[in-house]
Amino acid sequence: MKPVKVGICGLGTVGSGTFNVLQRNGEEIARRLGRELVIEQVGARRDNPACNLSDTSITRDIFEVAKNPAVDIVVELIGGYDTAKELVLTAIQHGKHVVTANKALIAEHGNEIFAAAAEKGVIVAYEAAVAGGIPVIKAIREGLAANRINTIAGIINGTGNFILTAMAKEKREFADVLAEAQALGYAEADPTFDVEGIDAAHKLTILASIAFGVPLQFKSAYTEGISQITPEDLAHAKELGYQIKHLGIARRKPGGIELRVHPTLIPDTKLIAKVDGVMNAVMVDADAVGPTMYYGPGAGAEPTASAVIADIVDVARSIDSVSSVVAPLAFHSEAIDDTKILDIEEVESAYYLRMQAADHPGVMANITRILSDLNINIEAINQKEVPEGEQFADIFMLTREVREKDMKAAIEAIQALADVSGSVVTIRMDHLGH
Ligand SMILES: NC(=O)C1=CN([C@@H]2O[C@H](COP(=O)(O)OP(=O)(O)OC[C@H]3O[C@@H](n4cnc5c(N)ncnc54)[C@H](O)[C@@H]3O)[C@@H](O)[C@H]2O)C=CC1
Ligand SMILES: N[C@@H](CC=O)C(=O)O
Ligand code: NA
Repeated sequence: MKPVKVGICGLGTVGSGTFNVLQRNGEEIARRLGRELVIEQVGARRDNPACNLSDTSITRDIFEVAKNPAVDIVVELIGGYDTAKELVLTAIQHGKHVVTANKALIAEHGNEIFAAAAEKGVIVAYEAAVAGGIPVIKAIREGLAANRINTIAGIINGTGNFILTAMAKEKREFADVLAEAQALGYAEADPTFDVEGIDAAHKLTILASIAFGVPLQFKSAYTEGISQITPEDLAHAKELGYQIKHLGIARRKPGGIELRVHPTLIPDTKLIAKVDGVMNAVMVDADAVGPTMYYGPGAGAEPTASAVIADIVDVARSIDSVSSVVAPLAFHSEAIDDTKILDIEEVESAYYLRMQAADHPGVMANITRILSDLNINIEAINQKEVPEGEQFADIFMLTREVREKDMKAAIEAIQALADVSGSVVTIRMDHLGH
């Protein structure tokens, strides 16, 4: 069989990883595929010293790759929205299959891109876009095809988990750990995407679509980052038997689908609470199989290249019979429905609260009265000893499940008390029950 020809666009962290792994493992990959994979052309702004490009055709114009008649599969690894979208649509218009690691692109423009690909009869594959090297798209889309999926909960940003782990275990400063994650090639071009949960929301949007058969709806995802989490919260959560993880949660509820990314207290005893550093994990609860979990590196050059190349191999395998390929969003395009995404105000969760209150009688009673007036049950309460000379005491609470709306009202009322100083820190809890 004739070789399958690949054009790589972008030679940064993931592009160079993909180039190097394809070169290093070319023979092994060909043994699996039954035909050779050839890097026909690379489109890059500049050469990358991490890659031996001596035998490779290089262009500075990525659109040349997208239009190159010799290229079968265009691999988009430039990142971002506009140029990447134009590149992918150009490749599709030229009858090329596409592999991308770009979750921002798929979450925001995937509906349009998949429709264009279907029209042209080409494949757009994106395994590397979610949870890096973990083959989680394949697992959910194909491995769980028998199931009705109820919940997905995942640590789906490597940079964020790397930061929280180093803050909790090594007591390091946020900014210092973020700089290390950037140097290791984990972070997005704009690291606020990692830290503020936007990257995780892109990935969760994709996971929800393939799990529930709904269109990609990034704008409906609720997003909260980790920049407000302090080492003190991490330590206190631990004392109470919890870890704070930046979770993406997509869950079927009677009124619709919850789609939310936020820091979350989860019980120490859960497997996912032990997922540290750049590792990601996606927990899926489905009706036939029950709970399953997928674990592995969520970022980095070669782990991500592993997923990019798995897609290249999949596409190469199907290149002559595209009609039997799995639907891009797992469900047949005509069967995708419009189940509502719930507004965060309608979501119910338990809470961790931290506040500073004046250390004199009656203050605690006022706080607990506000909570009980709104029907919010307190699960645990703890006041730290007030250091000599200080006026304010740190109070920590865990509540039972409460509607977001009611918790907001309670927090406003507590913050309005003269005896409470500053804002109340609120972190949602999830027992990830099955
Ligand atoms: N770094 C990681 O661990 C992971 C990254 N991704 C995704 O992979 C994609 C690439 O990310 P990285 O490799 O980390 O980024 P990067 O910034 O290291 O690499 C992007 C490369 O594309 C090049 N580029 C951008 N626009 C170009 C243009 N118009 N023409 C030619 N070259 C152009 C840049 O010069 C750069 O070398 C992004 O979509 C990212 O979200 C996905 C999973 C993990
Ligand atoms: N910046 C992302 C890269 C992988 O998707 C992350 O840190 O997870
Ligand atoms: Na993946």
